[in-house]
Amino acid sequence: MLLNEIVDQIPNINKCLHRGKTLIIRIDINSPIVNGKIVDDFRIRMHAYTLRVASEAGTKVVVLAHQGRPGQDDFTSLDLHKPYIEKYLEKPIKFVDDVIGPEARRQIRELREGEILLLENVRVLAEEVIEKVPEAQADTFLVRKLAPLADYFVFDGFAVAHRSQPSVVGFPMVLPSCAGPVFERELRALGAVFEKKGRGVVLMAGGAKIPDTLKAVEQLLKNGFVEKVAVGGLVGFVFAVAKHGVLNTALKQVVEQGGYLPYIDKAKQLLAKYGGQIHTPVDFAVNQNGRMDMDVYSLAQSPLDIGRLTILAFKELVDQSELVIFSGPMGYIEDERFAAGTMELLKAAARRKLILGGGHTIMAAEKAGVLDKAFHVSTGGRAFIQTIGGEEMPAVKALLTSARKFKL
Ligand SMILES: Nc1ncnc2c1ncn2[C@@H]1O[C@H](COP(=O)(O)OP(=O)(O)OP(=O)(O)O)[C@@H](O)[C@H]1O
Ligand SMILES: O=C(O)[C@H](O)COP(=O)(O)O
Repeated sequence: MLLNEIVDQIPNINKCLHRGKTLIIRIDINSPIVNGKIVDDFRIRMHAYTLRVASEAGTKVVVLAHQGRPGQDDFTSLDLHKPYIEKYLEKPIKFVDDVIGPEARRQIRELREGEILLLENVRVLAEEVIEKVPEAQADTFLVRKLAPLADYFVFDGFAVAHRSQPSVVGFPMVLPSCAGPVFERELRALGAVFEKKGRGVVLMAGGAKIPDTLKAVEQLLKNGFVEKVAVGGLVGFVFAVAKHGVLNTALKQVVEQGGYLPYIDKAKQLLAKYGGQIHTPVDFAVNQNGRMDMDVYSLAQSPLDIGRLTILAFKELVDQSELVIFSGPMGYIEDERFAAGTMELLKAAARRKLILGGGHTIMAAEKAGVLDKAFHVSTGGRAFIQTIGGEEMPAVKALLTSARKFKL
């Protein structure tokens, strides 16, 4: 079934907007945090619209979201996100440093029409990071404590749609549920990729999420959803080694220590099957007292960007295409000397119909001044890659089950 047809089967948010009713809305405002500060608020900006729509309809809005993962530096309180939400909403919201305890439940019960209550980072609950089937997630503390206080569940967090976690798939089992506008827009826009049946579609696949990207490349080629794939970033490095082999001991060490071997085997299989469609870098940039380009045969260290010849070749591919999917930077963009591949290709891609996704990719696109030229900017990272790879998202499945059960 095409994505558009799937979305049509899930109730739109309007079906959940009834004055005085209580809504639990799951959004994804997981943001990059450096030195305790949010450095990119793109996701918050996107979801503020959803909260505004719900509030203006006179519903009582309970917001569920996460930030980081337990144990990681960016695992913080959502207190940090509150002022950003307020900035984009242009009105104050409430925050409670509790998710399912008596204080959170009291504040939910006392909500008035139009009020928005942001609950604490849902991942403070140990059960939230355990993935299970929706029926099991409906039996978690989170769902058992909060669902009785709500009338509807709205799922809007496209970026977390690939997780079978309680806050994503548990509520749709027990509450009539709707798709939020961010989630709906994502599915419809990404559906446009599949409708072209591959004609004129090129995937620029870079970044560091190697296994996910290999899977997406395979799915897109297998299903004929893309005509060509150009690989850069660490993904491009893996493909280049798969194609040309390890030519010196220094590189052998990089490959072994980086844990790249299983990915190289997978990349070899893909090249054997779809070699003509996968374009790999012919040169790379490395750091040798500054940026230095070298051909793939001379490479003896981990590359930090694609080289000049590769940039030119990839640009040509982009120029010949109709639709470009850009997922993951072509190099180590945190260092300006190695951002050229990403910047130049993003600028070229913005002259075509461009779909892009991933936190780093979005930041790069913003820097290149092309973010507003894109046809669609996805809020998803892994969810974006998996969706364009044709994988069924747990959130989608749970919402479809809910739609059949509650017939909103
Ligand atoms: N050749 C390279 N060497 C080192 N790091 C690289 C290289 N190419 C890309 N990266 C790094 O990969 C990271 C981005 O990859 P990722 O796959 O996570 O992108 P994204 O999907 O846009 O972002 P996110 O996962 O944050 O949503 C960046 O930190 C970038 O510097
Ligand atoms: O940033 C993301 O991709 C989403 O917020 C999901 O985060 P996770 O990978 O920690 O589940």
